[in-house]
Amino acid sequence: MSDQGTAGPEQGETAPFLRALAGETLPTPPIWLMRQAGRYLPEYRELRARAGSFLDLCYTPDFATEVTLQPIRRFGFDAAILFSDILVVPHALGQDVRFVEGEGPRLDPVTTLAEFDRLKPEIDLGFLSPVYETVARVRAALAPETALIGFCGAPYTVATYMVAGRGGDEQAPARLLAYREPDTFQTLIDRLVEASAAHLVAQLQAGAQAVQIFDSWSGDLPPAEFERWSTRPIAAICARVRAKVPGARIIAFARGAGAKFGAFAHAVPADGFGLATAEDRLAARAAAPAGVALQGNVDPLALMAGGPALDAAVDACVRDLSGGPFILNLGHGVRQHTPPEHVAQLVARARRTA
Ligand SMILES: Cc1c2[nH]c(c1CCC(=O)O)Cc1[nH]c(c(CCC(=O)O)c1C)Cc1[nH]c(c(CCC(=O)O)c1C)Cc1[nH]c(c(C)c1CCC(=O)O)C2
Repeated sequence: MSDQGTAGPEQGETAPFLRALAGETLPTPPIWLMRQAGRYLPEYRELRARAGSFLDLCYTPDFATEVTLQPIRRFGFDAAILFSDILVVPHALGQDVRFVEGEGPRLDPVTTLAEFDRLKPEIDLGFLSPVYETVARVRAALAPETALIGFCGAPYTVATYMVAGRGGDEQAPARLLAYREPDTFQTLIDRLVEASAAHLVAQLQAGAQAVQIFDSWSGDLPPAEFERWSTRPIAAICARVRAKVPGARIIAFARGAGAKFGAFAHAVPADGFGLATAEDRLAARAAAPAGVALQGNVDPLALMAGGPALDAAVDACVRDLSGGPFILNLGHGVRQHTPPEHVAQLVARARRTA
């Protein structure tokens, strides 16, 4: 890409996505979308039908590599995201995890210290070796200007699934446990900090060039609980990852942080922060530390709608955020019934030269 940023590239990074994460303000935003691979793509549905279960897809490098690359071929995004799931971490801690067709994830709930102690004390990275193999294969298949993102769920969000055994219900089982037995919940969170950091380090060592930490459910927590169960554990993961991989690029996405975003962005030493759909972009920029990249936040439903509403949503996002380091994304994942042509429209609109 011949675009000149306002600050010189750091560490010789040439991929626009990595330049934005390094703090450059680029004239055209790099683009990737949460859930850019998946059921809205016919080529995914075709492969998924052959692969068997969703987890078989995640743990078979041939399949997972192909699915990761599908949206890159179709849309030419600036970054690929590893095809996997946040729930492979509890799986690799020995918890039973399955995905029920049309319903979502199901786990055997763990709610007591005795049950936690029946899990493995540390994450079994050997169990996840097909995931790291996928990372290496995807990196080898990508052009240098296309970055590869690894990820994990934040401890709080993963804990909500581990404790409830499923999603939904405002994460009430985990929140009740955190109020009734904070020491027990802290033990679980601390284990997830170690396991998640080890999983991110393994992805970075296998070829991922940045990682995103997804905290999908912490936005509902009151400020003090948000600080304890979201901000502090995510900051601890950043420190552990950087101790092993100096200079590791990290994006933190606390979905729905709202008024808590400023404190979060100052306490978490990430390079970039994801903004959810409802966030006020200008307020977020004002609240964030200078020089961090902001990533977001086109409404996934504007993407589903397409047409002039989508163009307007893209234009507003670019207008609000392109004065600083910025990565164009959605405010949450691509919805299942999104027409693929609308994704092509988003990319063309964001890249058009004025
Ligand atoms: C909470 C959460 C999960 N998984 C994830 C989160 C955090 C982000 C968010 O809030 O959406 C993250 C995730 N899940 C998946 C990815 C792959 C990379 C990507 O394209 O973004 C990523 C980054 C694939 C997936 N993860 C899942 C699918 C659908 C699987 C299928 O049936 O083919 C995909 C493509 C399944 C999944 N996985 C999870 C749920 C609740 C579900 C069921 C809901 C659904 O089916 O959409 C847990």
